[in-house]
Amino acid sequence: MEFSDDYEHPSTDAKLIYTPENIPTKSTKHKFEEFTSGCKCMTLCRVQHECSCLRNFLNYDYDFFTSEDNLQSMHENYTLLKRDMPIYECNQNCLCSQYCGNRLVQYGPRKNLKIVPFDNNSKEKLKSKGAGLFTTAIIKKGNFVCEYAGEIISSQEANKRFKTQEKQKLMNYIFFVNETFGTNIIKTFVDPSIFGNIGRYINHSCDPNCEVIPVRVDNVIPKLCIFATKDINVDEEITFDYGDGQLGFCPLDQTVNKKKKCLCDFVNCRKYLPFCKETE
Ligand SMILES: C[S@@+](CC[C@H](N)C(=O)[O-])C[C@H]1O[C@@H](n2cnc3c(N)ncnc32)[C@H](O)[C@@H]1O
Repeated sequence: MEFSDDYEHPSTDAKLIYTPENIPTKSTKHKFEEFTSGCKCMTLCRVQHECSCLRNFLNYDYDFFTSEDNLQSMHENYTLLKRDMPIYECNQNCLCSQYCGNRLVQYGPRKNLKIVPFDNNSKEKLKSKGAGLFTTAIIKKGNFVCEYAGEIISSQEANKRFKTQEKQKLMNYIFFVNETFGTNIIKTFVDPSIFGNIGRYINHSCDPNCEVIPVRVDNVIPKLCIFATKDINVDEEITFDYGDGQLGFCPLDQTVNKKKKCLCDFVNCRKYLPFCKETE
């Protein structure tokens, strides 16, 4: 089974270049280190203490196995159960089957996602949160939606790009995630402003239906993966909380003095979009 992503940017956004997965820039090329080892499981990786990939993240599990050779069915049946350790999927160096329960995000985004522009012809356009991502089919709690993919940039580059965006009053797409492993903190900056995938259209909500989870497949750079935290209905907007404190996932957004109003419409909306000042 191969990675597949049939999405593209709206034709009105001629400047954008679709990249289905993260890509390096000059300053981060050296960080794209591929894994050279894998597990030795002969068919399916079910037992944590026997599989070296599963062993890496003790307390976490995808919900295992579907016998059907069909990507949509995998998206329906593979569910993220818990996560409190880093997630490593099985990779091309593993001996296990391509249907092993520890493979999901490596096959690409789910089908039935659609980009919807907000208030396109409305006088309210200036107040709008821009385009959003919706689903045309039910998504069950725990299901994988898509990756938030773009250019992986350094913190210096992130700050530089953010300042330029701010000057030009552009929307912000640069996010960073802080992962803490013991005393180590790994910061990953992703910018899908120009090179990005369908994940770049997901708006913030103070009452989100998805969350972001870093998953590593064949590379030390994590994929920032969007998973449903509740059942999502047909024609519902897909959202996550831009300021997930636990993960340190945060947009490099407006400064304290230039807070951006949140338009999520939730009764207990926090009123402003989350932001992170410190990036070094
Ligand atoms: C990652 S982009 C999301 C997609 C974007 N709406 C678009 O049209 O491409 C993040 C930007 O969308 C806007 N945005 C997202 N959620 C919002 C919300 N709840 N309220 C207001 N603006 C929002 C902000 O301008 C933010 O900088």
